[in-house]
Amino acid sequence: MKDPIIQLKGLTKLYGAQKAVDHLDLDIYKGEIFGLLGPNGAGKTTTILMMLGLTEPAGGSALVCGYNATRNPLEVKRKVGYMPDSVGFYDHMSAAENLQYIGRLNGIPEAQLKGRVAETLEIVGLTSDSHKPTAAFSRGMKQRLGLADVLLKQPEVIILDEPTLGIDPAGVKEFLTLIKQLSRQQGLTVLLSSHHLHHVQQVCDRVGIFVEGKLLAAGNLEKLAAQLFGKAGYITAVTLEEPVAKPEPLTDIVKNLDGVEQIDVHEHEIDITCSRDMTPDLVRYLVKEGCNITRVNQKNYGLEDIYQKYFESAN
Ligand SMILES: Nc1ncnc2c1ncn2[C@@H]1O[C@H](COP(=O)(O)OP(=O)(O)OP(=O)(O)O)[C@@H](O)[C@H]1O
Repeated sequence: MKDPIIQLKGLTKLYGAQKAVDHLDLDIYKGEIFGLLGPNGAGKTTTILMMLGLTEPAGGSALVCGYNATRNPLEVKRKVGYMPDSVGFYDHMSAAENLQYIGRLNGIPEAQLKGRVAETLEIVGLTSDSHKPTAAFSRGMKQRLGLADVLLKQPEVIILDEPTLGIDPAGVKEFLTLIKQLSRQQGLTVLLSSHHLHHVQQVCDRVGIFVEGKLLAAGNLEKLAAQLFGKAGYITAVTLEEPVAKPEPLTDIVKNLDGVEQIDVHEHEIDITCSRDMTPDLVRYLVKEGCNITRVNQKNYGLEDIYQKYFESAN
């Protein structure tokens, strides 16, 4: 098993009597895109602030890139780029000037600065806008400039707090594609917080669902679906030319196949719920049994079903 690049153990934060974060245990591995998903007030920002050493936990620890974030916040800051939910720039300065200014604050040597700024602007797709004052930037462009700001110091981990807030759908897609490219091409570890499940779903390798300071579950979508729906996570819907008689030997035999959990017949359609993806096996089997298949549809549980289910059980 790989060593985690971020390791949270029993991490807890109190605001008065309120537990904003409640005994959080979480490992995040190098190169993965991890989504912290949860409604407003779930404790995502507070968790991020503790990982950065910007607020002190009441208990537990946050180990980030080998450093304890509470005891060594400066070392953590060197390794981790953080983009808060609203990024501010000097409006009258151009994108390139803003980045140069930030680069100097981060101690990037003057000889490397201009090259590094140009390179970073290229990565986030702002080269042709680099000389425009940021006052003229759309929210989507500002967000990409925010990402450039974070990437400038060549971090090992980037933490993005609600990065897609207020961006139009095309901008969101562009931004998330960029994140995925960065992670895959440069091995960058990305932690992204959001209450937009569709955004998280598009880009994250694993997701942690937060509610009221607690991590209710973490894993890839398949694992979450399996945890939530018991063993049954996949439905293959097969439509036949002829209506299916019920009960009949065909449905009984399919029901007994290894991995099939349930079978529902509605005239021409058979919905087969399985513990794994059995679509090719089922199609092969039904054809062999002489069925004339007109359509096959795979219905996997999406994050939306999972999210709904967690909130239903949390409330
Ligand atoms: N400085 C603070 N003082 C008191 N309570 C706070 C403070 N910061 C956060 N809280 C409370 O802690 C809880 C968790 O807040 P947090 O901002 O971490 O949630 P979040 O999941 O990031 O939500 P959002 O998306 O709204 O930022 C909330 O109930 C919030 O009101």
